[in-house]
Amino acid sequence: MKLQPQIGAEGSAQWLARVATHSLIDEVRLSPKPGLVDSRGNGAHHDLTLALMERSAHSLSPTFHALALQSWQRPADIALRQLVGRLGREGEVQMMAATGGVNTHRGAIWALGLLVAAAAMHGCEGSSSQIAASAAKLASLPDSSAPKVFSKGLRATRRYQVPGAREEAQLGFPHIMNLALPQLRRSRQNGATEQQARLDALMAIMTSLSDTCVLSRAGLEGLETMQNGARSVLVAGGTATVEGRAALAWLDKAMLALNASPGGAADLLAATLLIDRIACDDASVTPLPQHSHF
Ligand SMILES: CC(C)(COP(=O)(O)OP(=O)(O)OC[C@H]1O[C@@H](n2cnc3c(N)ncnc32)[C@H](O)[C@@H]1O)[C@@H](O)C(=O)NCCC(=O)NCCS
Ligand SMILES: Nc1ncnc2c1ncn2[C@@H]1O[C@H](COP(=O)(O)OP(=O)(O)OP(=O)(O)O)[C@@H](O)[C@H]1O
Repeated sequence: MKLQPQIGAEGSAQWLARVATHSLIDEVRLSPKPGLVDSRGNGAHHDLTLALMERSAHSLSPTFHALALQSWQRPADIALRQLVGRLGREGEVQMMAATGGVNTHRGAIWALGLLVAAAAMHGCEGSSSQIAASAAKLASLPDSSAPKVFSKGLRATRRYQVPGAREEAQLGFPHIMNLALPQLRRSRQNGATEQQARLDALMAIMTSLSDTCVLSRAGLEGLETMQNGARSVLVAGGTATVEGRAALAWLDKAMLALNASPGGAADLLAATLLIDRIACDDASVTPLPQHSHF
């Protein structure tokens, strides 16, 4: 059972914002992640550091708070979609101001922003399926004020004819709901440490995501290396096993050699940790944030 007290719109918005920020920080600190920024270093990134990612995560708390407050017990309609879109874009501006113009969390604002809004729509009493379904509904509604930018992600989805961040949300986050969340809970149940369970959940996402970050930097070769390598880790028994950890170390080297970084998978892991903590699922084991310095 989740440990959130009944505290109304404002208290719940504060709680959701804290948990969302915390999930981003847990994601970035989790190590060893192939190609990504983690506690060991910058992975395949030249413009990202752990400190920058953490600063960025903290800068997003007011955005998550506003998203939750404005979405509190509201239905998914065009008015809410446009409001959520505006708040998300303002969040991107906050992020860019905090990082000096570096894109640290664009995909994460999208995924976690929608999920925070959806959790608030359900008054913080929704199951993971209900939260994902409402986030999907919001993501599927048109946002007439969205600027027509041709992003790197969009270019990759067109070039390789694959779904990207938008479609993942519109489909109800299948990589979270069908792969990462079940894997996270299964690995915990099987006795993995929390770190190992989170790494296994990341691997589960990486086995099948068409991550446009990887495609943009390393093409189909990068994507296949990521998917096959992640599968090898799980087939070996996951990161709780010596063989699984060896497969992960191989994948880390292979991703670095290709300059590939699964940023989309990292976003979805952070979103998985968020849902695990905020959803009213019987199966959920939802430790509240442990870090005392927040
Ligand atoms: C939808 C977004 C992510 C833009 O996506 P797009 O594919 O055009 O571009 P971009 O390359 O800038 O970002 C994609 C990011 O998504 C992540 N990602 C990549 N692949 C995937 C995938 N298959 N699934 C999920 N996330 C992915 C990565 O972090 C990547 O950096 C978003 O920035 C956006 O348009 N927001 C509008 C504001 C809004 O409506 N917000 C509402 C919620 S707060
Ligand atoms: N731990 C992490 N390490 C790296 N990226 C992450 C991490 N967690 C999430 N991400 C996501 O990955 C994306 C950054 O990827 P990438 O660097 O490929 O984007 P970019 O700035 O658009 O591209 P480039 O750096 O190639 O110009 C961010 O949008 C962010 O959401």
